[in-house]
Amino acid sequence: MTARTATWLLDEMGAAHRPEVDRDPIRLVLPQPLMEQPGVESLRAELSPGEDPVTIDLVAHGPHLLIAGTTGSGKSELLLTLLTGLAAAYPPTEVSFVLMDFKGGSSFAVLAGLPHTMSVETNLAEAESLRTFDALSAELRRREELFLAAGAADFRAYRHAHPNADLPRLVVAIDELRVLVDDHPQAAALLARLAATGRSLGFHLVLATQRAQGAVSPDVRSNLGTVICLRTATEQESWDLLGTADAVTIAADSPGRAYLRHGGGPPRPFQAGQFSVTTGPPTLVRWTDGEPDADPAPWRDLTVRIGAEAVSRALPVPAKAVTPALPGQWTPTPQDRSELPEAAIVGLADLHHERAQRVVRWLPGRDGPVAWIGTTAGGVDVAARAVLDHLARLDPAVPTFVLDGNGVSDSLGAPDSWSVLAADRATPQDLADLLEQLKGHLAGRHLVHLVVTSWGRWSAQRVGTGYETVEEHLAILLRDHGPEVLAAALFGARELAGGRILGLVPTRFYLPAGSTPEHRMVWPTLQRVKEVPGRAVMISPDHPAPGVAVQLTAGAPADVVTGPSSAGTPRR
Ligand SMILES: Nc1ncnc2c1ncn2[C@@H]1O[C@H](COP(=O)(O)OP(=O)(O)OP(=O)(O)O)[C@@H](O)[C@H]1O
Repeated sequence: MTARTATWLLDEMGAAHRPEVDRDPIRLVLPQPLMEQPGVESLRAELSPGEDPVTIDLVAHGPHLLIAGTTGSGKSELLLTLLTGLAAAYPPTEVSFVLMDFKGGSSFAVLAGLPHTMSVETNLAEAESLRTFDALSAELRRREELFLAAGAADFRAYRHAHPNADLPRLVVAIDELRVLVDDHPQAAALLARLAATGRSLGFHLVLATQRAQGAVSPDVRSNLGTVICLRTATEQESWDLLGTADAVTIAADSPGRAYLRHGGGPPRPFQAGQFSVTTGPPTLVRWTDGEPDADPAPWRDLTVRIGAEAVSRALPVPAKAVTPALPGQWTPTPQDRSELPEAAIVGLADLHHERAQRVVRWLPGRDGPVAWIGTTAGGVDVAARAVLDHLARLDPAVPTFVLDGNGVSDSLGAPDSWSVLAADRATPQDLADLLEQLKGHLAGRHLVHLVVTSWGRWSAQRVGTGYETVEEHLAILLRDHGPEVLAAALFGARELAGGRILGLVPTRFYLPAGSTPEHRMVWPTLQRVKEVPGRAVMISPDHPAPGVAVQLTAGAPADVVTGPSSAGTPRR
């Protein structure tokens, strides 16, 4: 909400009260030089300028901070002021941010450009937020193991012994803790762990909430070093946080007016300053009623300035503890394609436990059979088309057999050497002939490609005059022939997910978008991913259930050679 909207709303409610205002802003130049402070012993940011400035040090007064206040009291601004102040004072190797916005807005997006920002998640959907928490858990374990192996008691000891280590203090900022706690009860345990181990592992939680009661668990509360209480809606909330009723008496038209309390000490009143960019250097100005002359929230200008300084000084940026979420659409780069041209590029895997995203490839002749399970809406046909497209660009001498259940290969211009059967025209005898041919090649120990699309249209079909079905025939072929001779790619929905053949297909991609709960009944228990076309969960011998999220390749341009393996090139 802008100050103008807030004032309008108050006017409408008849509650507006316009105090006398001092229109002279008090300006403070950002820490100069920028980003030169060491962060091992302190993590300090100024919140209010003046002769007796109000600062917060997340090390001395932390390790964690709670910012509470009713709607419009200035929490989000204060969060941005604090984080920008930290970024201006410390280089990214000393402090990094993981920013999560559960408010349904995008307040943190303006900090995305800071070199300190490892991850900024706004409007978090369930899958993404849990993914971020998974990555934080992994980082927590990694730090525990690192310190144990180095014989260091805690973050301080480790950083003193390794002053140049790629290990910043990590500030995890959460805007609207209550939504997180209400919507993701699973996250509570990790929050409690982060809160308890933060001091020793170099994690700092900065939590903002409209109402602390019920949102801040006793575990978290007992580890909070400092509370900043803006205007509260009730006297009880103020008593709860400050031990006094002061915060409920703050005027509704004084956003940024707050009380700071360290531990059990007395609350100290202050007015949070706001950064402002005028023609001069970035400055911090005290809030005055009404719209300031300069841009009231020049976050982008400030982040650009800090970012540009980091680039010009070539400041190192630490490895990301939380890698960015997978894109909603992904196409490989020419470099991805050139790395192993015989392999089809299946997609980009999110290995956030390893702090990496990797290209997933499938190399016919090396990799075992693969299944893609999902509906057209989920992207299964696009995946089939990409594999067929790839095979069409490989050596045409490799015998290729396609049981095309839904015409995916029609527009492909399949090489003449391919044997393609369409489900609506194929007779049992056609099937018998094709399988006979295929078996002949396998008997000669030649590599053969086999692609089946719309598995459900084939699986129960009879072959020749016998009673055996396509599924039974193919299951025997897969059982008796290794990947060096039989490269099989199967695409289907429910029948494939529940088919017996799946026991012979160790690598599978499950595409949840567009699939019904009924479809998923036979799926293994998989991690939840965002349900967008092309988003899949891969399970394989290296990545058993709940699997790994993958964004499948979005179609293959006709002019490049593409190719698939479940191991790949680290990207980040
Ligand atoms: N320190 C400050 N000085 C002046 N104005 C401020 C200050 N902090 C916030 N404001 C103004 O008050 C309004 C509300 O601020 P903010 O969005 O940070 O509130 P909030 O507590 O996060 O509200 P909500 O919980 O409803 O999102 C904004 O328009 C902002 O410009």
